[in-house]
Amino acid sequence: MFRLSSPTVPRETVIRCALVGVGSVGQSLLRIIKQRAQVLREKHNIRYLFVLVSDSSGTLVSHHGLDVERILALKTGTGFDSENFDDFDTTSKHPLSTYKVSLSRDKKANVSDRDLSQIWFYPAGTSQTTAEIFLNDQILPAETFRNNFILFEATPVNHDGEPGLSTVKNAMERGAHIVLANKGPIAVGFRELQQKAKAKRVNLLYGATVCGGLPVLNIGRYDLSMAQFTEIRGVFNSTSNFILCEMGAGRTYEAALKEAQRRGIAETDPTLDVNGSDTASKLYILFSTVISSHLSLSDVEKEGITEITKEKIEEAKAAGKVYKLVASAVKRDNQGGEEKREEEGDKWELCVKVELLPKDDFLALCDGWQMGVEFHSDLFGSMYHKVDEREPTPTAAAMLRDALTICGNNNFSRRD
Ligand SMILES: NC(=O)C1=CN([C@@H]2O[C@H](COP(=O)(O)OP(=O)(O)OC[C@H]3O[C@@H](n4cnc5c(N)ncnc54)[C@H](OP(=O)(O)O)[C@@H]3O)[C@@H](O)[C@H]2O)C=CC1
Ligand SMILES: N[C@@H](CC=O)C(=O)O
Repeated sequence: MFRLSSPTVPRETVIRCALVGVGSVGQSLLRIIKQRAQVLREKHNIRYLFVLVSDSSGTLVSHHGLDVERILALKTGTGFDSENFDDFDTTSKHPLSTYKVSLSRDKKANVSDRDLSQIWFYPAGTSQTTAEIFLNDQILPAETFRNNFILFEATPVNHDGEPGLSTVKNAMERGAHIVLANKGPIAVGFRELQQKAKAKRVNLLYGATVCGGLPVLNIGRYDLSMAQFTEIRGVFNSTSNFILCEMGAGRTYEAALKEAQRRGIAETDPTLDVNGSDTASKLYILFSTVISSHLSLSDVEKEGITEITKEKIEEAKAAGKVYKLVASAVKRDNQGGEEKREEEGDKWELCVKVELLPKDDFLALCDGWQMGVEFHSDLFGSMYHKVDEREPTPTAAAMLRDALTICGNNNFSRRD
């Protein structure tokens, strides 16, 4: 007789994690993790438990896990059961420093003084930095990092890679795996971070740093791993691309930039979008990951879009052409050869410049919020990929994709 085998109930793997930076991307990541909790549990047997969350006001720590919903409510100003608060303004956005206050005043939350005493807040400026907290054994004892720990880093880009660079290095020191949206640390410290990850035997993934949700790095690194590249080209910055397209449609530079900021797509400092820096960082990260890690970010020549006027765009249009901010890595001598990719660095030219392209060119057709990449190689010929990214959700989803890759790589031990 046919018998049904007794169903095996998958045991949940709790993965402790930290989120540093709770802006457009960080909030989106929390939202996805919350919305997809059931899929994460049923399909992947995983539950992410945030024990540390940090914004510009400071760092919040609870070993029992922080309430993701409350963090989102605080950061988005959506409020949390406003009737249950006496005098908390639930319409405005609050820093993480107000987390404990909000919890203690929320009658519905029903938390005891003992629960509250298990939550610590370390204010920025007056206390330890997030990076220092990662090294502090009193705040984050060794068992926090046992059985795997993931740091999600989504703070703004700075020219020196900080504060992300120090946070990432210190977290690795404690054995944390790293998932970055912030390109600063990896663009500034590419080789150092790779070496440290190897020495500490942790995963360092940063797929979200290049074109958000478009898996450019995965395609280059995994899918095309056997290819010898001759050229890589791309439109890697949504904000500047949108501005150029909007100016072509008769709207102003200022209005287009404002729209990119409203959508949470522009950088915290949007100068980085329009002066070519963001594109240069993405090109450098892609090149270092896929071809050679022997160059530096300063080897990328760059210009921005600020010299492109409405008149120039009109003239180009009349000639059947389009201005695009193009990132390109071109091999100087296209002889091919069998050199190891690591030794190839000096044979390449990396640059970001405004190009005048025929209107039916692949990159010319990356319109509005689209970003695209072309890979040209010996084995695969020419390959074209593009994404239409109108909000930070795909970037956050790329962070989750990396986190799941890490969980798969490590075959995380299950525990309740
Ligand atoms: N937006 C996008 O579409 C994409 C963004 N990225 C990258 O992701 C990162 C985050 O971008 P985004 O979310 O848009 O930026 P936001 O400016 O929206 O958010 C930045 C967050 O970092 C916090 N922060 C600032 N300084 C510190 C600090 N010293 N310590 C801890 N937290 C700090 C801010 O705090 P507070 O909330 O208090 O201001 C805020 O929560 C950037 O590096 C960006 O380049 C990558 C791909 C796409
Ligand atoms: N500001 C960037 C998004 C993050 O990488 C862009 O406009 O493309």
